[in-house]
Amino acid sequence: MIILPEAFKVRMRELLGDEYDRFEASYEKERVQGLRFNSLKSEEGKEEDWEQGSVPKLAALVEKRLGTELSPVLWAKEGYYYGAEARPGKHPYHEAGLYYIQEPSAMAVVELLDPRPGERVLDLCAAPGGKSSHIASRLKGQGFLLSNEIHPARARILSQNMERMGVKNGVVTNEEPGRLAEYFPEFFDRIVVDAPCSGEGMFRKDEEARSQWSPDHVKMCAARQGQILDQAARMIRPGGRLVYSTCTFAPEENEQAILDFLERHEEFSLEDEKGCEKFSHGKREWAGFGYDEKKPREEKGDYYHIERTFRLLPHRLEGEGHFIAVLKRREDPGMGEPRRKSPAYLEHGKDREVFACLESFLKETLKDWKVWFKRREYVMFKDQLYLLPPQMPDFKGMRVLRPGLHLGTMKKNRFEPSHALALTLLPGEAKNVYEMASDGREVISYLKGEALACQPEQLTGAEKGWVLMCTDGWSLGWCKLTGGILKNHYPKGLRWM
Ligand SMILES: C[S@@+](CC[C@H](N)C(=O)[O-])C[C@H]1O[C@@H](n2cnc3c(N)ncnc32)[C@H](O)[C@@H]1O
Repeated sequence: MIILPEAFKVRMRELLGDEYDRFEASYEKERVQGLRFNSLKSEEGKEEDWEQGSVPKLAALVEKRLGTELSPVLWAKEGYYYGAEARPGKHPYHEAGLYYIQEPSAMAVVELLDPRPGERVLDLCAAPGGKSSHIASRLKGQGFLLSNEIHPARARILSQNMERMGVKNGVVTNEEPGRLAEYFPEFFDRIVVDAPCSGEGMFRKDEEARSQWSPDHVKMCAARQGQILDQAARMIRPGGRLVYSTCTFAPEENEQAILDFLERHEEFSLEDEKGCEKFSHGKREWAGFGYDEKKPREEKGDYYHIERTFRLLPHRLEGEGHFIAVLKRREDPGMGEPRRKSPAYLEHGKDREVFACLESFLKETLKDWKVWFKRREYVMFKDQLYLLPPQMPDFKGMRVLRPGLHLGTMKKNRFEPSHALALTLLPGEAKNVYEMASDGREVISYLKGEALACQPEQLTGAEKGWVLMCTDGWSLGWCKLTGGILKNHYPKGLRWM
């Protein structure tokens, strides 16, 4: 049984009135589980109608493989509920980045952000990467995604998840929002602030959120959210969209945080979005209604249309508690696009050895190798080679974990491809491919890091060199083939025990 903090219950009863009993009763139900398919793992993902075409087909396949029933999440095109008996995190499809396990309510955030291919998007509080991977899937490899996380260890997990999901045009940083704003003034078309919060919406599944909770913690979170939002406001371009979300019920962190922000930033207003019919609306009378203070600011709430914010309530839909506000910065000339310095790209004339190794690797491994080779945004960090999204400005001094797609390591006179590169490739893009059934033993051996005896009927391409290892048509990593043996290059840190 879940024991909710007493002060929380009293406040929720005050807020919800007649609905409170239904709200409390919802905690007696099992939590729902969700996963979201990744369009980057499909040829058709590059087309607009991916959501209508492939997702149900994929869902039917994954249902069979996981032995569970999947049912669609109403408010997220790629989202599905799965049964409590299933273990999607322990399936080879998970390692192939075919889906991301995500709480269903959390999927609403990027749905409302609505990023489009080619745009510049920032996920300011991004770890472990639920919203970022959703954004990447919508950008379809075009445009620029910056995923930032302030805590170093969490930033590393974020980076790993972005690799697993096969993101080509993503950058991962480990910065304070204020420092990031120095580099990216008025830069982004869309920003998501999925703010650190008191986590009341996660009480069902998160014991730590319940034990750490207190009215003072709510106050501290609200102050920090205001500071983060102010930095986000510096980075959005005029006319851009800023989505703020929390997984808490406290009005101080929700309606009130937005009302305070709108009072500080006249250039923003709340968008009049329809949302899903299962969503509730924020309440203007809750702006000002806190644990310590009860000074409802209804008039102001009215003025700023606080009712345009959304609340996802666990007794009204199949998901946990969430709050989402969709803000727009007014169109105005702003500062105009400043001239930005480019990063120090490698040069064909100067960095001959690197390009020679890269060329020989690309020719041997990828069908469309010239498209890769033609790109100019190559950067080296020590012996590591990266391909940057063209929109990435000079990042000298910034704490960057991943300045773009990690291509691999320069060894003496040769190039060794990275795991990240394998996960961005579809089998049709590689010259040498080895297919393994997702329900067979071989794929498990591969994920454990073992060498494999090459079965010729499963191999397409040359009998020597780098081979893209796939399961049911999705890439998992690399092997190097010589003398009929596939030498395993699945990263040590990711290997199955
Ligand atoms: C709700 S979580 C983000 C979840 C993530 N968006 C996802 O969908 O996977 C909030 C994140 O904000 C980070 N954070 C904490 N303090 C912060 C600060 N002062 N500025 C920016 N981010 C902060 C936390 O470390 C945490 O990873």
